[in-house]
Amino acid sequence: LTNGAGDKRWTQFQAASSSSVQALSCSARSKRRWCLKVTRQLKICELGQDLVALNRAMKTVKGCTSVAVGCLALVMMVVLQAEAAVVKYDWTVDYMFAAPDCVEKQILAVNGQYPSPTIRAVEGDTVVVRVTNRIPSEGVVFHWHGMHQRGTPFYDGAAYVSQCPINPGETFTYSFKVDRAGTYFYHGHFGMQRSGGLYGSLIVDLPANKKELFSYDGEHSIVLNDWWHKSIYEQELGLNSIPFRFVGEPQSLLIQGRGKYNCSKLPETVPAPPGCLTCNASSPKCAPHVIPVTPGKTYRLRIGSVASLSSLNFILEGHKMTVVMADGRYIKPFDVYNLDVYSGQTYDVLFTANQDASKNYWAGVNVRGRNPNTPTGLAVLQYLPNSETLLPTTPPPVSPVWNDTATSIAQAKQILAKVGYEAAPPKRSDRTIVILGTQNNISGNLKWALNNISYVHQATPVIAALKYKIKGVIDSTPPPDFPVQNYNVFDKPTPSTSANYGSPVYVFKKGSVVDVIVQNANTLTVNNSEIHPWHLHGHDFWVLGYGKELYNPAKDYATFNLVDPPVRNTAAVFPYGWVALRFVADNPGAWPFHCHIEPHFHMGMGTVFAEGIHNLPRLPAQTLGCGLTKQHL
Ligand SMILES: O=C1O[C@H]([C@@H](O)CO)C(O)=C1O
Repeated sequence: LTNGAGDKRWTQFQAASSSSVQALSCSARSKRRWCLKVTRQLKICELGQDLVALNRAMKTVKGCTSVAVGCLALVMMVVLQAEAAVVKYDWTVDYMFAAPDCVEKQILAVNGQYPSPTIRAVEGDTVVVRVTNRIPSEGVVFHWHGMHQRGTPFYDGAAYVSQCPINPGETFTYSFKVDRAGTYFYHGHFGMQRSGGLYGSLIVDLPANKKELFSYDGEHSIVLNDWWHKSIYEQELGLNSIPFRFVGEPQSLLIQGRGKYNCSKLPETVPAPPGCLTCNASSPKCAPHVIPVTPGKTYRLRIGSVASLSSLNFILEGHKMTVVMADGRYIKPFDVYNLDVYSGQTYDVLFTANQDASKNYWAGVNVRGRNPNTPTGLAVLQYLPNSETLLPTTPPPVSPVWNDTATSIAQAKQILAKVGYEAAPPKRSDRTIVILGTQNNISGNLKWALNNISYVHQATPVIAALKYKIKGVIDSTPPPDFPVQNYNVFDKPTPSTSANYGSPVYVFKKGSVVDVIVQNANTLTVNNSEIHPWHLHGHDFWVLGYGKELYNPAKDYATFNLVDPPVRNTAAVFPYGWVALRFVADNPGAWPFHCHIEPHFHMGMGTVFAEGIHNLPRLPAQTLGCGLTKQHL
């Protein structure tokens, strides 16, 4: 709320709340206790931008007599008025020098900030983001990850699927409804702009008349990321080159945009990057992100991962975390000491600051699923009033060993919907597609393919090609619903498999129930299969089950969880295995379904789902202009 430039609600709220506190008449002795409490709670609101604190403040006020009830009504009025408001942001995107892990490089930034500014709104609000592209020679788009864009699929922000990239010098206005309270993020969705620095939190609060299912005293929000010193442009070029040059393991892991590169790891022959001069703890540039807590209090920690490559594992040293939400949906709470977070996912966890209050603790993040070559990313859990510079003397937290897949699968299977709060899936589907993801060599280029098609973007956005029936953009033959039969997922495929480039679209009957089984396999490297987090735009899906080998409908279909599967927008498929997803194709638009590992989508690991395109109104002119869309402006 406080971030909303031009948003009058915060000022209104502040005015109303301070007058109500005054009206409580702190001079009346009997009310003094309440007054103090209310004042304190409202302070939290001011500091923490936290509507929940406001809710609690109001509950406290309820205990008062008529004066207080009057005040409560006043605050309520303002808050209710504030519902379904328009929350506006004005952004300028440009390059910037920054040293997130103490080593300076060129990054992409919104309004000179890294990570980009937090968007905060109330369920039902309309968020309006006016983006001006000041990057001298590069288009840009923003994807609002987890937002469904019902009625506004052209503002989903996927380059060449839902819109033309915003050209240098142009201004584009996104406008969409935030339909569900929870923890989300947004990011650039063109090339590797997310990895280049374009991402930030998107937090949707419950309206004042809805109560959160769990209680807590304060909240913090962090986004996790992996970080390279090589520019994203050089990384992209490497991926497209013959011979192939992979991006490799990241140099650092970042928590809320902060990390610390281990300069001492540089080989003697490699000159230290200039930033390494500042690579010591006393440099403010190298200060880790700090999560302040008051001993004894319980916190809601909002965690998201926008990692480019790495699957991550998050630890709050010595603190149990109770996981209560996944991707903005309620789950059956469960306790963990370390939490796997795949790129594209968010979690809300509760923890209590119940450890020895004389110390601070590490928040740590490690790589899972790939043989890591990156030190633990660290932030400081600061027990107030200890100084934030009081670094823990304990070693960085240790996660399960990277290739302990069984532990990851077990944790994924623990995530179940909170019954009664999330709808159960339809009992059966109208259509099943099985998508086999393979690594392939196509004319000497290393690529990923789905049922033998490696996705390439065309210059005309898919949504426009479908809406205006523009020929020559999407593949004229629909992509196959099934891979070749009995594919041996454990075999190293010969480099000359029959994969090819394409721009396929799976078109679904509007309102139909679709099962998607994503099948993993061995890569082109012997005895290697990787984790891929699969993300669907425009919908959440039920995660019906996981398997460890080739999907066999005769045996596996019967094992699907139709009682309490979690509802999510991103789910991991584990090495050699499959993941089964069910969704209702009821949101007119064209929606990418892709691996959230940025280099993998870049290498073709994605496709497009579409439904109900004829239900769409004319596409806004600002989303068009590229490729063959000019005549439809
Ligand atoms: O897409 C990828 O390519 C490399 C490797 O498979 C080939 O170099 C890797 O680890 C990926 O995730």
